[in-house]
Amino acid sequence: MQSEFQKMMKRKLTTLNRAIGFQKSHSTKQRANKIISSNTKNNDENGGCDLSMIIARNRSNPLELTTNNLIIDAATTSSEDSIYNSWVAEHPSALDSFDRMIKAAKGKKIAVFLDYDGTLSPIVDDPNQAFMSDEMRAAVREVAKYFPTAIVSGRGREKVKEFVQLGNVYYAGSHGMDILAPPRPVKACDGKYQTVVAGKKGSEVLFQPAKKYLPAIQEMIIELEEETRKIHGASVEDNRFCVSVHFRQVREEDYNILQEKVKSVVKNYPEFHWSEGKMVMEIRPSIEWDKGHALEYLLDTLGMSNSNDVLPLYIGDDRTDEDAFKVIERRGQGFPIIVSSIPRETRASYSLHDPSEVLNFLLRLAKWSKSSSSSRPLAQIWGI
Ligand SMILES: O=P(O)(O)OC[C@H]1O[C@H](O[C@H]2O[C@H](CO)[C@@H](O)[C@H](O)[C@H]2O)[C@H](O)[C@@H](O)[C@@H]1O
Repeated sequence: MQSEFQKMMKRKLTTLNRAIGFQKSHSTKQRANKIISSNTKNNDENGGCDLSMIIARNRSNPLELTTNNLIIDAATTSSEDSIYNSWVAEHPSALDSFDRMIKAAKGKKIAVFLDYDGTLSPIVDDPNQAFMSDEMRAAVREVAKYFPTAIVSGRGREKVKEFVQLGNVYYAGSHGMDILAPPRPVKACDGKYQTVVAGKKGSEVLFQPAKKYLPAIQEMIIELEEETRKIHGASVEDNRFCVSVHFRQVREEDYNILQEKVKSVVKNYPEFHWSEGKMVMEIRPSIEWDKGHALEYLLDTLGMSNSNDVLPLYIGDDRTDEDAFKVIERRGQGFPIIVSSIPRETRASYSLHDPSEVLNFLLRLAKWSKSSSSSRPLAQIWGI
């Protein structure tokens, strides 16, 4: 159910977009994105978006934003600012709310879940260059000293680990379909989706509910590569249990052809579906497993499934992160935090503007846990 506020926001955005001749469509999303790219170089964390988003992105230069043939004046921009501010009032900044959040966490256990692209690393044109900064890495390392921490990404698990380069966090790749975690304390492995593997710190468990789709995925990747080869700028990313077809660098006029080509391949694989993320088509097996299930699985594995004294904190920027926000909402406790510099429909309760705010938030969390007499490093508690 949409709140009156959300309806009002939608109306405002539609009116604004109409006023400046922008309709929501894949191609306008692309055009908008191109404009953002040229304005912000490789720092577009909003990906697919409409013009209202561009205005939000350009709050630093509100006086005049010139796009192809459009000039948006200060009045429009400040109206957009006020829409963003109203949205933030509904989804308060996690930085501003930090003290309140910490107060609510008193006597409870926090588990930290972090999305990768657009959360720990800024969105860039080339997916292979989406590095996280050393400062961010140090902050995540510090947080993970005090709270069980997992990186939950649409990327392949190995790939995201290569980017994060941390040994004291758990990794859930392929939108949660590839999880490497410690063995479950009580429950035995069910033998179906779980495999015990030898890790550096002893045995670990791999949870892979989509294993049977691997041959089909490999076959599909070959077909997608073949089909999209001639579309300049398109690229296919093998994320192990899912596939991404990127179009951030595809010309606007080629987008529809690309989409048709992808659809024509996917339709031969009825057990798969595709959805759109930030300038990317994400194809995955249609199983009942997403980032929300991964969050529940990890909490359970860590012996933290009791919702009365455990507060999951999840930070993410993409549509697929909404599944995890939904789980936290259902549990009734925890901190779902969306990273967005534009008003967005979300189940998250809190917001952060961009990865640099994520960094500040993590630094604060680490500092607080260090100084708090009640929190001891996990290594001491678990004897690791
Ligand atoms: O769950 P995530 O960790 O957020 O992964 C979602 C997708 O992220 C990556 O693509 C996005 O980031 C790229 C690098 O900044 C950017 O070029 C692309 O346009 C974005 O969609 C990743 O490459 C995808 O495979 C993930 O599905």
